[in-house]
Amino acid sequence: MSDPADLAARVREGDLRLHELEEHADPETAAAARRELLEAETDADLGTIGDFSFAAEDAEPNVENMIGGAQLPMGVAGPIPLNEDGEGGAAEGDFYLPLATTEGALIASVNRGCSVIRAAGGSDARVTKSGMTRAPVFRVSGIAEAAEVVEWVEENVERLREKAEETTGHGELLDITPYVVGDNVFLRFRFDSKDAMGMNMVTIATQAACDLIEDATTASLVALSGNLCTDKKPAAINAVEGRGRSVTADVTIPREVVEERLHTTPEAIAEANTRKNLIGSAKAGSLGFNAHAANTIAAAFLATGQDAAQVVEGANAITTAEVKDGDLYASLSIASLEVGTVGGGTKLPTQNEALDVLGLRGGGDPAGSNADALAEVIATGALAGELSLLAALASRHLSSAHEELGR
Ligand SMILES: CC(C)(COP(=O)([O-])OP(=O)([O-])OC[C@H]1O[C@@H](n2cnc3c(N)ncnc32)[C@H](O)[C@@H]1OP(=O)([O-])[O-])[C@@H](O)C(=O)NCCC(=O)NCCSC(=O)C[C@@](C)(O)CC(=O)[O-]
Ligand SMILES: NC(=O)C1=CN([C@@H]2O[C@H](COP(=O)(O)OP(=O)(O)OC[C@H]3O[C@@H](n4cnc5c(N)ncnc54)[C@H](OP(=O)(O)O)[C@@H]3O)[C@@H](O)[C@H]2O)C=CC1
Repeated sequence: MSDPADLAARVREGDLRLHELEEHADPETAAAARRELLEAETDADLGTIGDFSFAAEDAEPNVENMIGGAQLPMGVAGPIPLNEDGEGGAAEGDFYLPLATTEGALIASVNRGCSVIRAAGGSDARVTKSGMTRAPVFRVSGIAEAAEVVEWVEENVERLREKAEETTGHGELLDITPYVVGDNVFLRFRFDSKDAMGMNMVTIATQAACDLIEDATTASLVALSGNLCTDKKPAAINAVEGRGRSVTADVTIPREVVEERLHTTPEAIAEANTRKNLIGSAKAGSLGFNAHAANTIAAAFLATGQDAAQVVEGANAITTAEVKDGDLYASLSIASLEVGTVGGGTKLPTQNEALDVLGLRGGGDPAGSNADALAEVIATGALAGELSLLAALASRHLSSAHEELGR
């Protein structure tokens, strides 16, 4: 009954469906049966995909139709000295940042940026705004009814808060922003999701609030996500209003450090930043006024179990670079960095270990402080990557670096 070959045969014969195997076998055996079936049908050898080191059972909340594990090389950049004045930041001290990537030269680049930040005496980072959003869309008969619904929502925020917060022990409703388009009412709910990235938490809480709105008004819910949230799509609303954490990291680097470690000058980095990240991005109609923040964000997301699709929002970031008193001041402001240290993929074993490297596994004290700290460390790692790539461009080392390390 629980032999992978027998199970695979039963799927082949139409007796079982591929996704029903866990009802007849433990998760390891079910995954082995799927591999057996796929290997027979596709001629692929799944020996490496099947050679994963965590318990299949641990991944049950994270994946369906499991066949094994995708393995990525993981490296580390740092240490990054952060917020050493000890005032106001959530992260404080030296942090090693685990990064999972397949892009040669990326970690070397971030690591070089970290070494520059160390030589400069450290950087500061702060979360300046926080809140995870979900924006349902309701159908109404027209603008008159839309105005009535919005008025009801504005007058009943407390009732809606009560309903929403009944579904969660941690989430807190911060505000509801209405948007009306013709006979559509969008309500952008924003929650403090503490240490969770919060998309499940906030979606469940918003559904409860929507039930009350439908009971009390004439509005009819069309979709719990009406795309004004905006999750996993490029969107100006996230770049302007923020989503998840809005976080900024900055550093002042002495001229001699720029010259010795980055082989260029503060002026050349500032010029490259203006012409490339600001003017080039403006001309391209980009939402990302940075060089490659998504590179560090994606690698940190994969290492620490964040939702990889939300790298889209992480790319809403502006890099600044200017010469101040002969030194280089540089900053990176990420408008919508969606991270958590509990829930989702953070519970998986390798991702847990990576969060342990940062000292940020699980819930913080106070709740939310671990996720704030993670946002600050990732932003600083991404700033390190910005500095190194801008320097490589300014000193014309980009292609040679990738010739040496990236192939
Ligand atoms: C490759 C470097 C760092 C060499 O830079 P370098 O200055 O010649 O290196 P170095 O050997 O003198 O070492 C300096 C520091 O770099 C680090 N470092 C150096 N090598 C390693 C290594 N193997 N492993 C780990 N760390 C390394 C390390 O911190 C070291 O300090 P130390 O610890 O020795 O005191 C530099 O040329 C560089 O950063 N280039 C830029 C590469 C880059 O940023 N690539 C990112 C991807 S590009 C992309 O995907 C986006 C793009 C470009 O399309 C976006 C856009 O449109 O702009
Ligand atoms: N549903 C959707 O529309 C979407 C879902 N996702 C997926 O959602 C998942 C992430 O959702 P998310 O809600 O973050 O995670 P989970 O669904 O895993 O829920 C995390 C839960 O952890 C509990 N918790 C314990 N300690 C804390 C703490 N210190 N701070 C905050 N919460 C704590 C909370 O329970 P309690 O609420 O009971 O207090 C919280 O709801 C990812 O897997 C992602 O891929 C992504 C995009 C959209």
